Formats: sequence, C-alpha cells, structure tokens
Amino acid sequence: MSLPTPSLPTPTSSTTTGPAATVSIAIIGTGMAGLSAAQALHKAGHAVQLFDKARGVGGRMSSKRSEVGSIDLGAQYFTARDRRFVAQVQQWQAEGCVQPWSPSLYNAKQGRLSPSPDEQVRWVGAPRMSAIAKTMAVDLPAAFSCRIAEVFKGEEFWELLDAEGTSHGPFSHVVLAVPAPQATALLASAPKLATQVAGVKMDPTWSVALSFATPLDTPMQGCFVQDSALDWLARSGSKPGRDDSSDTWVLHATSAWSKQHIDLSREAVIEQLHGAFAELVNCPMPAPSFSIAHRWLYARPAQPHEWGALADPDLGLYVCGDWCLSGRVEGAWLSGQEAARRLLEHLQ
Ligand SMILES: Cc1cc2nc3c(=O)[nH]c(=O)nc-3n(C[C@H](O)[C@H](O)[C@H](O)COP(=O)(O)OP(=O)(O)OC[C@H]3O[C@@H](n4cnc5c(N)ncnc54)[C@H](O)[C@@H]3O)c2cc1C
Ligand SMILES: NC(=O)c1ccc[n+]([C@@H]2O[C@H](COP(=O)([O-])OP(=O)(O)OC[C@H]3O[C@@H](n4cnc5c(N)ncnc54)[C@H](O)[C@@H]3O)[C@@H](O)[C@H]2O)c1
Repeated sequence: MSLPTPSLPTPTSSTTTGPAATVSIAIIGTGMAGLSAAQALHKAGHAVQLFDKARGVGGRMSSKRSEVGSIDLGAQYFTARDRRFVAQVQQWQAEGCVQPWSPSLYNAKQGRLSPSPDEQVRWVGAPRMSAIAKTMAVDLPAAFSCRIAEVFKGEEFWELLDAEGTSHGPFSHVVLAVPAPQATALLASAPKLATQVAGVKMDPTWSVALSFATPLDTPMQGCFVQDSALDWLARSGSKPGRDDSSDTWVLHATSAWSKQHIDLSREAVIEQLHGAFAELVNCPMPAPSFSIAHRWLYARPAQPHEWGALADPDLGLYVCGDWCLSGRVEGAWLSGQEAARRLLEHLQ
C-alpha cells in the first residue's frame, strides 16, 4: 500500500497537534513501558500522545471487572530490585495505588505441596493491579480502542494510521511500547530495527479465574507449581483491597501447555486447568460458581534480553517493552525510562 507523505503543519486528524514547535511525541501502548516513557517525557516538558488498541490502560497489568469483583488475570505481583524502580514503587505506595502482598506461599513439585515461605518483598496494585496504570496515566492524553496499523515518516514528521484508516499526526518522535511481534509490524520505516525485533519470540499464557461460593479448605494463598499444566496459583482475596466475598483463584498455565493448547476453547481450558488445580490442592474441590479464561498471546519473552530499549535516534523512532529487559513489570518500567532517556539525550 502506498502511503501519503504528510505535509506539515496541516492538520490531518482529530489528534493532530498544532504548529511544529509543539508537535508531540506519539507513544503506542499504554502498558507499564509506554506509561513509564510517557511520564518521563512529560516530566521533561514534552507533549505526548498515547494510543492503545484496548479500551483502557494497563496492558498485561490490567484487571478484569467481573461479577466477583476485579480479577488480575495478567501480572500477579512484582518485585523491585533496581534502586530506581524501588524509589518509584515507594512513590506509588505513598500515592496509595500499590501495597505489599505477603501471601502464604507454597511450592508444588511432582504433585506434592509444601509451604515455601521466603523474605522477598512482593508488590501489587491496590485495590487492583490496574490501579497503577490508572494513576500513571492521569494528565496524559490517550486515545483508546485505537489500533495503530502503520507508522510512517514524511519529510520531517511522523504520522500514524489506525486500523479504521484514520491518520494521526504530526509527531516529532514515535515510541513503540508494545510486545515484540506487534512492534515488528509497525517498523516498516526502520528495516534494521524490524529485523532485530522480529527475532524476539514471545510465549503465550492461558489464565483462568475460578470462584467458589464456599472458601476452599486450604491455607495456601500463592503457589509456584512444577511438573504440571499449571505454573502459578493465587488466591485473589489474599491481596490487599480485593473483594473477598467469594473465594477467587487465578491459575496460570505454563508456556508449554499454553502453546500446546493455544486454540482450545475457553470452556475446555477452564475444565482442564480446574482439573489440574483439583489434583494439586489437598482439599475437596467443588464446581466453581464463576469462571473465566483469558489467552495472553504475547505473555512473556521466550528469552531474556539486556537491551534496555532499542532506537534509531536519527529517525526519531524508539522501541521499548518488558521484552527488552527481564520480561517482568520492573523490566517494562525500566525499558520505558531508557527509551525516554535516549530520546531526551538525542534532543540535546
Ligand atoms: C499471565 C501473565 C502473568 C504475569 N505475571 C507477572 C508477575 O507476576 N510479575 C511480573 O513482574 N510480571 C508479570 N507478567 C509480565 C508483566 O505483565 C509484563 O512484563 C508487563 O506488564 C509488560 O508491560 P509492557 O508495557 O511492556 O507491555 P504490555 O503490558 O503488553 O502493553 C502493551 C500495550 O500495547 C497495546 N498495543 C499493542 N499493539 C498495539 C497497536 N498496534 N496499537 C495500539 N496499541 C497496541 C496493548 O493493548 C497493550 O496495552 C505477567 C504477564 C502475564 C501475561
Ligand atoms: N505467566 C506469565 O506469562 C508470566 C510472565 C512474566 C512473569 N511471570 C512470573 O512473574 C514472576 C516474577 O518474577 P520475580 O522475579 O519478580 O518474582 P519472584 O522472585 O517471586 O519469583 C521468581 C521465581 O523464583 C521462584 N520462586 C520465588 N520465590 C519462591 C518461593 N517462595 N518458593 C518457590 N519458588 C520461588 C519461582 O520459580 C519464581 O517464578 C515469576 O514467577 C514469573 O514466572 C509470569
């Protein structure tokens, strides 16, 4: 498809900015990485415009509203090891959107459950995981339900084309903050970057929540699982601020199981993971009163990288996301900071 070359500063869409002096920076993706970059750029005095194909912020840290309350179907908790992220988490805690979570932890190996306490500090969004992204997004202009399909550069500025055919721009720079396979599709303007990003494989995760009217008779609140279709279990009500009127559990399948059952129906996934859960927990397991399944196609990078962020600074194109670092919440935040740092450095 041949794309129009944008002439500036002619307005081209509803999100068009004004004169070239105030041309803003486009950020595609409002997960942790995109919001981290947006906050850093906004703090440095730059105008940003965020886009997300979803109906709200958070990406893999979003929470699903349901009849049994909000459920964290993606990220379950996070740890903070880098001192910059530790400081950020303390700020979120002061703002009231983050609290520590100290579950009664178990380990399941070859079908045997055993307590597995440790000293690790674990954090969760409160009252739900998405609270962090919501707090970060305050004051940042964002367009939702807007899937960006193409990113292209005119003589001077960038334009975005969404899946509905609407053009957005002009933008001085573009930050892609989406999972690697989705970033590759938007990197036609930068073939070298596209090749590097295309090499990053991401694995899926099937996530299921089951609610029980009567609490299960187990002290377990979180469990690392081995030798099973499952690799993680969490009891939602044990996290601060959650609705605990029914006993809701989140079960995550392993990457291997998720890949093998990628096209299974939601009903069949719920049935199979409920079965694996019942085998694992040493207590009577009734039928759930509520269940839901979500397939995360790009849940985690298949291999870790140490890139921080990727960029073609001369073009004005930056790429970040958890997959540029650890594949965790902390890595996503650090990657967004690094993309912003490199962009600001290039402007000087
Ligand atoms: C099941 C599961 C469990 C996890 N558990 C943990 C955990 O316990 N601890 C931990 O630290 N991490 C965990 N993670 C990982 C953590 O959630 C991620 O590392 C982090 O949230 C990634 O943030 P991100 O901004 O890089 O990407 P994302 O959160 O994926 O954000 C990308 C955003 O881009 C949007 N987008 C994509 N393509 C387009 C497009 N073309 N146009 C517009 N918008 C687009 C998406 O809608 C999304 O909102 C888990 C992830 C999953 C899936
Ligand atoms: N399902 C997904 O798609 C997905 C994606 C990204 C991250 N994650 C998970 O997010 C977590 C984040 O990692 P982190 O380093 O921030 O947290 P962490 O330190 O709690 O866990 C890291 C890993 O150490 C092991 N571990 C930690 N504490 C344990 C204990 N008390 N008993 C037994 N094993 C224990 C587990 O294997 C765990 O996966 C990991 O568990 C990771 O698997 C899941």
